[in-house]
Amino acid sequence: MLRIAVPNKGSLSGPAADMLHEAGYRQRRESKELRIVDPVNDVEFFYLRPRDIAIYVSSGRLDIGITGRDLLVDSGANAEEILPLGFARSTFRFASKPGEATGLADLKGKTVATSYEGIVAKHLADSGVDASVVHLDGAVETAIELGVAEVIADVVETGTSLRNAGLEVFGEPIMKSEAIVIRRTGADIEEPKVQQFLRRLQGVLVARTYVMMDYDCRVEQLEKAVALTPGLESPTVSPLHNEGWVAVRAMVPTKDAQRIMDDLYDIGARAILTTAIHACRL
Ligand SMILES: Nc1ncnc2c1ncn2[C@@H]1O[C@H](COP(=O)(O)OP(=O)(O)OP(=O)(O)O)[C@@H](O)[C@H]1O
Ligand SMILES: O=P(O)(O)OC[C@H]1O[C@H](OP(=O)(O)OP(=O)(O)O)[C@H](O)[C@@H]1O
Ligand SMILES: [Mg+2]
Repeated sequence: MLRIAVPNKGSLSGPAADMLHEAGYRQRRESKELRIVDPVNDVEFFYLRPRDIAIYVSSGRLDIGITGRDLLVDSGANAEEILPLGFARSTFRFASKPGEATGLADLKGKTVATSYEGIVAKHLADSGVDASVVHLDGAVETAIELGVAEVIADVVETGTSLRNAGLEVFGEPIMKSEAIVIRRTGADIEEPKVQQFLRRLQGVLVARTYVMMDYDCRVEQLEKAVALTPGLESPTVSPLHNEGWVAVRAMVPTKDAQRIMDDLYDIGARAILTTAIHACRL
C-alpha cells in the first residue's frame, strides 16, 4: 500500500485535498482525522503538519509527501522534489521599513526574523553576510514594529501582509515556491505504484490547464488552423459530410482559448467549441 503524507493545516491543506479528490482518491471528511485508508486505490493518507512532511518522507516510512518547496528546503531533510503541483505559489523575500535596506550587504550586523531559519541561515552563509537570525512561528511582519528584528524574511504572495505592516521587500527573491510532491532522495520513482500516483496528479494538472477545442474549417485553411491548434501531439482531423470541409479536435491551453477562437474565426473556421477536460492520462 502506498503511504502518502498530506498537509493537515494551512495554505497547502485545502488545495492538496482538492487535487487528490479530483485524482479519484478518497479524502478525509473531518479535519480531526489523522489517517485514512483508500482500499480501492490501495493508498493510505497521513495528515501531518506541513513542516514535518519532508522529515517523515526522508525517514522512508512514508513513500510520498505533498509539501511546499520552501518547507522542503528549510527542513534540510533528505528528500527531493519529483513533481511541481502549481498551487500555493509564493516567493520568499527579505523586507524592512522603507529605505532601511536595498540589498544583502545592508543586512550586516542586523537581526532577521523568520519562520524559515534553515533557508535564511543558508542564504546568508552562501552570500557571506554576517547577520543574526531569530526564529518566530508566524506573523513575522510584526517583529520589526515590536523591536525583535530590523529585517524579516517571509513568504510573500499578494504583498498585502507586508503593506499592512508598512514594510517593503528588498533585494532579489530568495526563492520561488509552490506545492510539490516529494520522495526520499534516491528512492526509486519508477516504482509502478509511485508512477501511477504521479500520472493521476499529472492528469489533474492537464485537465486544469487545457480545454478541448473542436471546430470546422475548409480544407484550404487546414494548415493555418492546425498551426494555431497544434495539440499536444497532433490534432485529430476528420472529414465532414460537406465536401471541402474538415472537423478538427485538439487540446489548447485554457488561458489562450479565447484568443485562439478569435484567430480561428478570422481564418474562416466555424462552429468553434471548447469543452472542459475532467480527467486524462497523457
Ligand atoms: N499567502 C500564501 N500564499 C501562497 N502560499 C502560501 C501563503 N502562505 C503560506 N504559503 C505556503 O504554504 C506553505 C506553508 O504552509 P504552512 O501551513 O506552514 O503555513 P501557512 O499556510 O502560513 O499556515 P499557518 O501559518 O496558518 O499555519 C509554504 O509552502 C508557503 O510558501
Ligand atoms: O503576501 P500575502 O498575500 O499577504 O501572503 C503572505 C502572508 O501569508 C502567510 O501568512 P499567514 O496568514 O499564513 O500567517 P503566518 O505569518 O502566521 O504564517 C505568510 O506568512 C505571509 O505573512
Ligand atoms: Mg503562515
